[in-house]
Amino acid sequence: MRKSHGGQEVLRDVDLDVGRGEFLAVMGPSGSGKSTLLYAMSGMDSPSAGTVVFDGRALTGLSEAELGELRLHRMGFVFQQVHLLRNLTLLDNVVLPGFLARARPRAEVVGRARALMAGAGVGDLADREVTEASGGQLQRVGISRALVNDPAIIFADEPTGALDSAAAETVLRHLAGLRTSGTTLVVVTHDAYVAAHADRVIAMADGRIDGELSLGNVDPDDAPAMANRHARVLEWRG
Ligand SMILES: Nc1ncnc2c1ncn2[C@@H]1O[C@H](COP(=O)(O)OP(=O)(O)OP(=O)(O)O)[C@@H](O)[C@H]1O
Repeated sequence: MRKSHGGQEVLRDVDLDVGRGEFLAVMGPSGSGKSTLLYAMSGMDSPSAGTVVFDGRALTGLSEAELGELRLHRMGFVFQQVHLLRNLTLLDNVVLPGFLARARPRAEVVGRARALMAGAGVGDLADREVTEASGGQLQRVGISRALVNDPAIIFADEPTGALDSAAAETVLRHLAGLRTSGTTLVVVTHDAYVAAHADRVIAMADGRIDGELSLGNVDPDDAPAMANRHARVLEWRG
């Protein structure tokens, strides 16, 4: 796959398979193409050449409406800034994509939203407003929202970038724990500690995949040691 912006090649010869239930971390310096790769993989932007195949379907062949449906039902998105709606309670924010999808009865969506929030450790904040929760709590609400339609894959761009280290750790453990339910995770991060929780890390440089590490399942308690290892390997390769 390739992607150009205004004549400049931002992704070059990117060839990548992500397995179901895999946690893939994407690292690399600023401007190396990480976000562009995430947008192309999720169909938010189309590649200039090549294809992205998701669930056996080429995204490039789909209309905007079909892509919108696919994103709503099969994909979840988590960003550095959570972008929750301020005039709704936190529970209503989580529920909203479930109502929009119209795939389940409303009571079932609300039940699922409450269960996801409880699982993320923010169940008791259901009736609060956006201004009444911390950044780490809001990010876990955002993850619950991303999961409400039971997506096959979560795309996250610097999900812990705006958090202090304790909040980042809670969010990270929650994200990494999603693998047990078979959810695939693609996480763009600058943080080697985040990457230490992944099954596989790719390092981007100049729009190319410049290095790759396969880690298998890492014991989160070994994360600090793994983070050091990653940092060294990625530095060496980059
Ligand atoms: N819409 C756009 N129009 C023009 N150039 C773009 C556009 N989007 C990205 N770029 C350029 O593509 C390159 C890669 O950008 P991208 O945001 O993917 O990098 P990144 O690795 O995610 O960086 P960061 O870590 O700073 O977010 C950069 O040189 C950027 O300026």
